[in-house]
Amino acid sequence: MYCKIEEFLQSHDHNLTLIRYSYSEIKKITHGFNDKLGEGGYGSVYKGKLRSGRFAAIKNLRKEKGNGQEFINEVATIGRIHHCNVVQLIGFTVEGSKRALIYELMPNGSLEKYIFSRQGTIGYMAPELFYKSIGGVSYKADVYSFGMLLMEMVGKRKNLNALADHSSQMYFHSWIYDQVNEGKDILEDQATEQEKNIIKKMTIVALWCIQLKPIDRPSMHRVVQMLEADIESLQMPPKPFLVPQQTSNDDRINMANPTSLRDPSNVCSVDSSYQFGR
Ligand SMILES: Nc1ncnc2c1ncn2[C@@H]1O[C@H](COP(=O)(O)OP(=O)(O)OP(=O)(O)O)[C@@H](O)[C@H]1O
Repeated sequence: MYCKIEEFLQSHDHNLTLIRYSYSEIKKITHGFNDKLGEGGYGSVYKGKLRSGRFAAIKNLRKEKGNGQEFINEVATIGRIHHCNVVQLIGFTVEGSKRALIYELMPNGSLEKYIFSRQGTIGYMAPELFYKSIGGVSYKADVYSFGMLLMEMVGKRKNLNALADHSSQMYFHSWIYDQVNEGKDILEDQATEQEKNIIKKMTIVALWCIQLKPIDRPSMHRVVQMLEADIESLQMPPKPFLVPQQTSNDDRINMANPTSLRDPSNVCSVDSSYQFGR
């Protein structure tokens, strides 16, 4: 695996502007991993200070986790993106089984902290990753995830007028669709018109993004256009057919109910060729 990572790094050396740190440097930068920021699916994240004085977040990848592919995916995707809205990957460490990724520090932590989600990312996974009958896996799976994230942001609005005792994701999406479709307010009265419009716009865009069939979801380019457009110019999507997540495969199939999903041959595992699109 070490060889596979080294091979990847060498073949991409020309288009990666990342700094390679030794593991002992990482230990110094993090003062012996003593300031933990959080824990993700691939390991713990620690605060550190680089020699330049810049603060960083160091993700110490768990040894037993994955086969190195997650490291390669992260470097190949985030490592190439330089955008103010995407956390910057500064560098990495690879020394045998010791692997770490060094990001710019987000001093306010993650969005998750603000929307109190307890679900890290399975809840955002597009249904075609589970059911091949829905459609091929493409960048539209990321559009779906983005839609779910928008929905989470809308759903965790403190002054949202949703019924507290029906807080399941499925119920919420159906409820919010009906509210918007019937021209009813989603937010309580004390919200300003501007706040109401922003939430309504995010909701309509999210409902487009979480359409069951990838082909019915907009491109990210279109998503940005919709978010920037006047609310009046946005059309309501068809009511999304929602596939429940966070449950066993059987529950998903029963609740979703289309005959094609009942056929076990239609249930697929995540396509490994999709991993770069994470
Ligand atoms: N660049 C960063 N700046 C500040 N805190 C961070 C940074 N990256 C991660 N964290 C903290 O570490 C936690 C874990 O992050 P990590 O990216 O490992 O996992 P995740 O995004 O929650 O899930 P996944 O493992 O599925 O990607 C975050 O919730 C956040 O609190």
